[in-house]
Amino acid sequence: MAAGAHIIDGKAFAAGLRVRIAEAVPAFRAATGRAPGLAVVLVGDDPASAVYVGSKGKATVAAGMESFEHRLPADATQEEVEALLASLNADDAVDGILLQLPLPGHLDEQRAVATIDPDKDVDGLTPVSAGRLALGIAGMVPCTPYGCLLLLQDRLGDLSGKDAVVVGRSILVGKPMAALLLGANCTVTVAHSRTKDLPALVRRADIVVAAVGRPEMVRGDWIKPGAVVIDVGINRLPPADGAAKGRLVGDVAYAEAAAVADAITPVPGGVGPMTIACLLRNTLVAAHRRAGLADPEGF
Ligand SMILES: Nc1nc(=O)c2c([nH]1)NC[C@@H]1CN(c3ccc(C(=O)N[C@@H](CCC(=O)O)C(=O)O)cc3)C=[N+]21
Repeated sequence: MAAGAHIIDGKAFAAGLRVRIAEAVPAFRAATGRAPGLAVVLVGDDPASAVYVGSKGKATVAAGMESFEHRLPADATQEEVEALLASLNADDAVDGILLQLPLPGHLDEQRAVATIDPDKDVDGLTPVSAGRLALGIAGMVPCTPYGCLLLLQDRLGDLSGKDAVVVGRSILVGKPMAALLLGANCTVTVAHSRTKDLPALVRRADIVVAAVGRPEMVRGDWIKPGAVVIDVGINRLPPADGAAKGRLVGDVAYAEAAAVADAITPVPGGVGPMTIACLLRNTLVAAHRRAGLADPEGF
């Protein structure tokens, strides 16, 4: 078992971040006469998505911001989704727009996301946001990778020269994570399903970010002693006999990896809570930029 890896408490870090965000809201209100506003759009009635949307709404209100929730039926058309996004683009009370993914299968996700005003793109998913991130221009950075970067910098300080391996190349996490680590002067390798000898590759890494969505895929003997491991996966295992729900596990075999790593994020209580805190951070930043104010300090 864990020989004593430091357990990175994402829940506590996120709570601290949320307090600092809430403390910055009154100055924004004083300057503009309104609260920062976040609109979340949910298409369909996937229960897990409904839970996330609910917790985002609560966190938004707790930070002193305005929350707008929009639900469309599962059979909504592309035109209906895009018309709603267009109305939110035009609404001055809305600083941030989050289109909950995945969308029902008949809808074109990329085309819908691309209609979001990049200045309100608090998820950092529009082509313009991705381009800005790739070019190193100030823009909106996807919440989950940004949260991972904050946790890494908190543990390691300056990341310059570190060897980082990102396992997974998704639009939501892997690709933007690689761009952020590169921006922080890491030597970055992005591994994926076609990567040759993944265990050997991961063994070279000072920083491992696992974001593949496969329960406990990254094993303890892949981890270099002293590495920092960030587990982005949130996978629910099938229920054990008699249980209603299965256990939540990450993409990393936690106990094995904790026995060799310097530090590791748990699931739950690691990266997940950072995602929501960073969404509020992005909303606060978007609100300042839209109001012509300087970026809030210290985020
Ligand atoms: N456009 C878009 N942006 C997203 O950021 C986005 C999305 N769509 N679709 C769904 C996923 C999922 N997601 C999570 C956020 C927080 C936790 C979280 O806080 N989890 C807790 C609790 C987990 C539990 O108990 O279920 C934890 O890891 O400790 C989980 C999952 C954001 N997503």
